[in-house]
Amino acid sequence: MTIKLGLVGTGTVGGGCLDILRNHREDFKRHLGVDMEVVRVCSRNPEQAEARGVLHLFTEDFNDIINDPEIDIVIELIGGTTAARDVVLGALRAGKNVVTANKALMATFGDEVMDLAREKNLEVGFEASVGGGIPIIQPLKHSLISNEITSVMGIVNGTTNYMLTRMVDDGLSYEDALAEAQAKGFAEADPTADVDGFDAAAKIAILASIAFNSRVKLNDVYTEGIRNITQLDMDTADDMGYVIKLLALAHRTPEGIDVRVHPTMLPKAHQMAQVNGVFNAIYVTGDAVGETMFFGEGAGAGPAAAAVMGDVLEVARHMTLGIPPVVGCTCTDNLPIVPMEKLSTKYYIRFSVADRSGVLAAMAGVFAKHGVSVRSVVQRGSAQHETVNLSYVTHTASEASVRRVLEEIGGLEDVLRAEPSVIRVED
Ligand SMILES: NC(=O)C1=CN([C@@H]2O[C@H](COP(=O)(O)OP(=O)(O)OC[C@H]3O[C@@H](n4cnc5c(N)ncnc54)[C@H](O)[C@@H]3O)[C@@H](O)[C@H]2O)C=CC1
Ligand SMILES: N[C@@H](CC=O)C(=O)O
Ligand code: NA
Repeated sequence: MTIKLGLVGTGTVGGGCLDILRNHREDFKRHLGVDMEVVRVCSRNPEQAEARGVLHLFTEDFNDIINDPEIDIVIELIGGTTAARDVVLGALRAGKNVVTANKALMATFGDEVMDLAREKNLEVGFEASVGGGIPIIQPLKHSLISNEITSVMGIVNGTTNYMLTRMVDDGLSYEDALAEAQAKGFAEADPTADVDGFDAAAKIAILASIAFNSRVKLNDVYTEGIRNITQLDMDTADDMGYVIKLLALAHRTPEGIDVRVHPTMLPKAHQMAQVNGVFNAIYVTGDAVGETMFFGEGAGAGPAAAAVMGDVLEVARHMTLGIPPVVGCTCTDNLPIVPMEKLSTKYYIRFSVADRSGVLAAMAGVFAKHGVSVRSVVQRGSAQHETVNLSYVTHTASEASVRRVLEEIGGLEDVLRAEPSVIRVED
């Protein structure tokens, strides 16, 4: 029995999948007893299909794949939530199993996709949607299933981690670092999804849904990206013994799910602080297992395609053996999302202020008034420009109090010279 595949998307990840199948088809037959063949490919780029040697299988209309009765598994690798949703839902309606790498789709329409799959008794694999080549969705749905998961925390965007690493280690500008990440195939078609944190938000929404058995959607995730991180903040962080990482966090709390993505200062000795370049890492804590960490390349053709083809093989193996879907949607509960204002953590706040007497005292008064206790203050600046940068690190404080501090200092007459920079701190 040969399992017939329809590939929608022949870009970075689609190309990686074709390479894997070309290199290992015979191995799969030998090791797993599974034979697979791509019988149709679709994209907007015939030149891309030609370069990958599959022009003879090419169509520009994904309906040719959905409606092809010969195709068993549809692989969706186009991204976005419009055409991709039509491809995935259309394939399921046509009775085909689906494998996708699309986090935006799964974090927005995951419930619709999984409900339809259940109704049709079909499988949807989406391992590549989080952490690229790192196995994380399958472990959460299988190996860690006996645990109550209490938190999931990670660096889950390869593009921004690559950028931050190149900016800190090699002094690259933000623009040059982004251009490199794009050239390496790490970034989304629209890289604002990476730099503004939405890619990481989609990923933590998917992980939180599985970990806590409760649907978390992209819109539920408080999201800040790395666009406002300045070289000055990186240098100050370095002086203070920290590095800045874009962290995705999800905690089970008595009040519900605390889920967020934002730049975070981590002590240099923290394990996550050592995760550099395109590497991702995901910490999962369970009540029985304790702490586990998953590490690997989070983006790029090879890692992403390895995860996609792992799912394809698993589905193909089930089909070959006549095994029906075992694990579908696991969102049985309906936990509330904890609003960001309820968060309590430590904060780095940098104010660019007028360099004159009385300013420091006035600011100290505002911190004290709102009960935000300061752990350290570092001053950097040049008298020449009559501006000084005051970088505070607080003790644990509530998000609501810190916002009141920011508002009140913003209202002090002729003090602020620029928007303050706020970065949460994890120790
Ligand atoms: N690049 C990476 O490192 C990773 C990407 N992903 C996900 O994999 C998916 C694909 O990403 P890439 O391969 O990087 O994108 P890409 O931009 O390199 O390729 C996209 C492909 O989809 C085709 N396409 C776009 N719209 C189409 C439409 N309406 N009909 C037919 N074809 C269409 C394009 O012609 C192109 O062949 C996305 O969901 C992305 O988030 C997941 C993990 C890692
Ligand atoms: N753009 C994403 C690709 C993988 O999911 C990233 O940079 O992590
Ligand atoms: Na993965």
